[in-house]
Amino acid sequence: MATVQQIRHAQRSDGPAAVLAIGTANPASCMLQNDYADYYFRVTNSEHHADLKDKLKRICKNSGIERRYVHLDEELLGAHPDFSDRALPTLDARIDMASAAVPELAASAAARAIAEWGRPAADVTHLVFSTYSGGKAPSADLRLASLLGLRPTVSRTILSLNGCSGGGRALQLAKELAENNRGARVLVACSELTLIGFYGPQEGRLDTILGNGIFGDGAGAVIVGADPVDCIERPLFEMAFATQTTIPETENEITTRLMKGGLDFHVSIRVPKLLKSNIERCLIDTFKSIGISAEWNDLFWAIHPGGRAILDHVEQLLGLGVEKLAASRRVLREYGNMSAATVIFVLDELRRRRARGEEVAEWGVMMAFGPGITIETMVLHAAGSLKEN
Ligand SMILES: CC(C)(COP(=O)(O)OP(=O)(O)OC[C@H]1O[C@@H](n2cnc3c(N)ncnc32)[C@H](O)[C@@H]1OP(=O)(O)O)[C@@H](O)C(=O)NCCC(=O)NCCSC(=O)CC(=O)O
Repeated sequence: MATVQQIRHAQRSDGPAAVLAIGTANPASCMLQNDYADYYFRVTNSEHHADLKDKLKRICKNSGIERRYVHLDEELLGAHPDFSDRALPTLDARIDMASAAVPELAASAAARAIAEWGRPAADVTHLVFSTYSGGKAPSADLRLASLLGLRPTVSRTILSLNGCSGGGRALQLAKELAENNRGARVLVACSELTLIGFYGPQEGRLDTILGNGIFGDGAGAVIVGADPVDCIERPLFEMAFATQTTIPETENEITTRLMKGGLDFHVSIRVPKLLKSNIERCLIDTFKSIGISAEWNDLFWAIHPGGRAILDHVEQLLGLGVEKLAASRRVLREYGNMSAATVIFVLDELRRRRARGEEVAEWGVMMAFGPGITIETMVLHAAGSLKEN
């Protein structure tokens, strides 16, 4: 008869969890940031709010964003003009739309990750799904499992309303699952659609202006597993260590709430400075826990590009060379802030840079920020066998 200790030991993987494949997807409709303020005030019939339009123009101009992709384009909004007025009861219609579109976008990203992984979708044992764009059960994770043909025994977890830290949290959970269930292959999917909280402008609601100026739609998917199968699976990033930190007394700084008119969203103007005051302590504590003293410029960085000011603050605080946040800045420029999905795009960008022969450090850090204020940190090791896809 086996002992509990033996059973437990047999369940553990030998090696660390690793990112084995990455896929991303965006809706087809592209919005150019230079044109966005004119577009937004026109489609929401809000030209009379000239001061707010000027503010959005200022935000767009300095956002570090060139384009974003959206599911709720002009044609779809034309069929739902009530979405522009946050006072109208549109939550049901938004949830119906998101319930179909969120898992479909996730499926596009996941299909790419699975194709790169090289094994059948039926070999996925666990699914961790993060989205802020849902509001019903069964959730987008079940629909995604069905779209991909995952096995009925796949073990599903949905993270709802984790906001921009959801990608970091999902990847940390995937690491724990892979390392504690020998042979597990975890599909992480983050799919975010702004349609759940798209409104026209309103005096006194500057969050709406900021949100419309920086957020975009996208999905990212990652396959995570330990002990890669020879000749089939090739690790991209080994997941060495992960932590979660909450900045004390900041629970009102980033908030979301489902209301009758959609998702109400608040990001205080203090967020970049609060992150600046807390990130280095968090990094020092993380590296101390694993007994490594790191020089920040010797690492690669996958920082959630929540906004241009956040990247500027992190770069300045840590004294990072200008190339260190290039992957985060490129993702911000090409897609905007896609909440939880964004760090997956940054990892994808980093591995592409490395595959192109650009220098990427051996060790690195992924950080994502969200309501709490929560900071998700993961120490990564860039595995040797990178391939171009
Ligand atoms: C938006 C910016 C690109 C604008 O850059 P600028 O160089 O122009 O700087 P700025 O700070 O002077 O801002 C320009 C105008 O925007 C206004 N503004 C800035 N931040 C604001 C906020 N949070 N709420 C309302 N208004 C805001 C300023 O008051 C100013 O108005 P005026 O021009 O009238 O003086 C930058 O401020 C930025 O990157 N901010 C960080 C955004 C952020 O917090 N992202 C995290 C999202 S939450 C997230 O990622 C996690 C999650 O959702 O879970």
